Amino acid sequence: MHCFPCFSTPRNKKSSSSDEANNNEVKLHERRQSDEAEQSEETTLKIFSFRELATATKNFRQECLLGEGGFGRVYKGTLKSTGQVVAVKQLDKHGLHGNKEFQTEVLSLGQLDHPNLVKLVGYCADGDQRLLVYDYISGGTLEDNLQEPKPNREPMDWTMRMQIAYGAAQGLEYLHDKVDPPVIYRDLKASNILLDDDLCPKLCDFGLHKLGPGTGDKMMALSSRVMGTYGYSAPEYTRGGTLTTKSDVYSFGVVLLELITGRKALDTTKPNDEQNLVSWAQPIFRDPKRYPDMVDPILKKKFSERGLNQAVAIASMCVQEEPTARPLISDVMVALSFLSMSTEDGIPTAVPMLSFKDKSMSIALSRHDSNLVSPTPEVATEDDKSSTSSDEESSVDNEKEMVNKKKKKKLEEEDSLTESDDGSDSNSDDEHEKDQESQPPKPVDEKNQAQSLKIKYRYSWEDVDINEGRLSSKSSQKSNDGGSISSGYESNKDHDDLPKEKEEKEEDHTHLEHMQSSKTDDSQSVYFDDDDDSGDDNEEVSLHRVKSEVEVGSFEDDSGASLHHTES
Ligand SMILES: Nc1ncnc2c1ncn2[C@@H]1O[C@H](COP(=O)(O)OP(=O)(O)OP(=O)(O)O)[C@@H](O)[C@H]1O
Repeated sequence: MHCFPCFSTPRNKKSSSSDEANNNEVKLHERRQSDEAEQSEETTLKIFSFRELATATKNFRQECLLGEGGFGRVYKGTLKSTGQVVAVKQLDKHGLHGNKEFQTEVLSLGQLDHPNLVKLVGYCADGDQRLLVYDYISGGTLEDNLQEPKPNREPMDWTMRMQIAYGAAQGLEYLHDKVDPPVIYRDLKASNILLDDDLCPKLCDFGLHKLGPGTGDKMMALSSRVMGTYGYSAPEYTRGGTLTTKSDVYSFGVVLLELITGRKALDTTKPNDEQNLVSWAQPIFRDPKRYPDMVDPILKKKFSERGLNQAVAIASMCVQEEPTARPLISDVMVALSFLSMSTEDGIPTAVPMLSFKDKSMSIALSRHDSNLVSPTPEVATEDDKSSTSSDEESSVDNEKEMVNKKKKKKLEEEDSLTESDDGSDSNSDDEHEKDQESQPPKPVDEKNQAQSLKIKYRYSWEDVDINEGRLSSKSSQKSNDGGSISSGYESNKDHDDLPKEKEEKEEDHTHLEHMQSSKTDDSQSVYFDDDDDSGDDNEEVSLHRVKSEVEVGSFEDDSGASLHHTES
C-alpha cells in the first residue's frame, strides 16, 4: 500500500536567515522529487491531464457515455498518445477528496493486478477534477449478457456460466487472500462483472468506496450505494452492520444464482414472492428434486444434473444468513474450478482431493443435504501430501490430442509409482468407500472442527485442455508458490501435476458427498472422486488426490474478518 510521504518542516525551528530558509526549500524540493520518482517507479499508473482525457472522450460527449453509476459517469475514450481504448470514470465532485488522499488511494488500486480484475491504467487529479482510467472491456456486463444477450451471440451455455463464476471467484479470491490488507469488494454484482470478447470475466469498481461520495457517512452508505445493490447485499450489511469478506461471498452467491437461473437478483416485474432471487431460491434449496426447475430455461435442459446439484449447493452455502456459515471464497473457487470443466454430457472424471480451510463450507453443505453426510473421516497422508507437488517441467502442447495421450501415459506411470510407494493396490479406494458406506451416518455436529465434503464427478481431458487457457490466472499460480490457499487442483496447471490417479469406468452422474470427520482435526478436505465402477467410458481417466494443509498464519482485515493462510 502506498502512502505519499509527509513533508513537514518542524514548526518550532525558525531559520535565522533567509539563506537557511532557501536551503531548506531546495532540499525539500529535491526530496520531494526523489520521492515522487520512487513512487512512479513502483507504479505503472499513468497520470493524465484533464485535457488529454477530454480529447480522448471527445469532450465527454454523450455518444461516448457508457453509463452512470454510484461514483459518477463512465465514458469510452481513445488515448491520443497510444491509441488505447479506455473507460474513463469521472468521479462525482461532491465526493471530492484532497489530492493527496485521492492519489494515495489510487496508487494502491494501481497495485492490484489480476486477469479477472479490470486494470486501472491511470488517473487524473487536475484542479477539482478526479478521473480514473481503466482498460476498456468490450463484451458488456454479465448482467446484460444474461438478461439481454446480443442477437448475434449464442446464449451462454452451462459450462460457460460455470467458467464465468470460476473466473469471478478467482478475482475475488485475489482481493480477499492475495492482497494485504484484503480488499472487501462491497458491491459485487452482475453489472460489475465485465466480460471481454472471450467472455472472460473481469471485476470492476472494486476498492472505490474510499473515493466515493460520503465516505464514512453511514447515511450515504445506507442510501444509494446499498439501495443500488439491493438483492446482492448481505443481510448484515443492509442492516447497517459490519462488512466483511463474507459479505462479498454472499454477493458472489447471488451472482452464481443468477448464472444458474438466468434471473435477476431483484426483479420487480415478477410476482411478489419471486422478486428477490435469494428468497425465491431458499425453499428450492431444500428440495433437490426441484433444482432442474430453477435452471435458466434458455439452456433447454442442456446441463449435467450432477453439476447443477453442486452449483446450487455452493450458491446456497454462499447466501446463508449467518456470515460465519458462508464459505471462504478460496473454497468456493476450488469447488468451481471443477464445475467449470463440466459439460452438458457429464462432468469430470478427475478426482483430486481438495482442502477446504473454512469449516462453514462443509457445515453448510451438510445442512443443505443431510444425505450427503458420510460417517468416516478421510485423512491426508504424508504420501498423499508429497504427491501433490507440482511438476514445473510439464509441457504444454498445442496439439490437443498429443497432450491428452502424453498426460494419460504419465498418469498411468505415476499411478503405478504411487501404488508401489504406499503399498496400496488399485482397489484400495473402492474398498475404502465400501467401508464408509457400511457405517451408519452420523448427525452433523456444528461444533465439529473438521468435516469433509466429498464431491464426485467426472470430466474428459479434452475439456480440461480447452479450459486451461481461459482459466489460468496469476492468483492460482501464486497460491502454489505462496501457499495461501490449499487447492488440491488448479485448472491452469498442467494435469501432469496430479498425483494419484487410476483409470476407471464411470457412471454418468455426480453427487456431493459430505463427510463428517475426526473432531480433533482442524483441516477439512473436499474429495473430488469418481462415483463407482460402472459405466462404459473407457477413455476416461479417474484421479484421486489428497492434500493436507498446514496453517502458517492468519490475520484480520479491517472489518474484523479473520483470514487464514495455509500452506500445502
Ligand atoms: N472498464 C470498463 N469497460 C467498459 N465498460 C465499462 C467499464 N467500466 C464501467 N463500464 C460501464 O460503464 C457503465 C457505468 O459503470 P459504473 O461501474 O460506474 O456503474 P454501474 O456498475 O452501472 O453502477 P454502480 O456504480 O452502482 O456499480 C456500466 O454500463 C459499465 O458496464
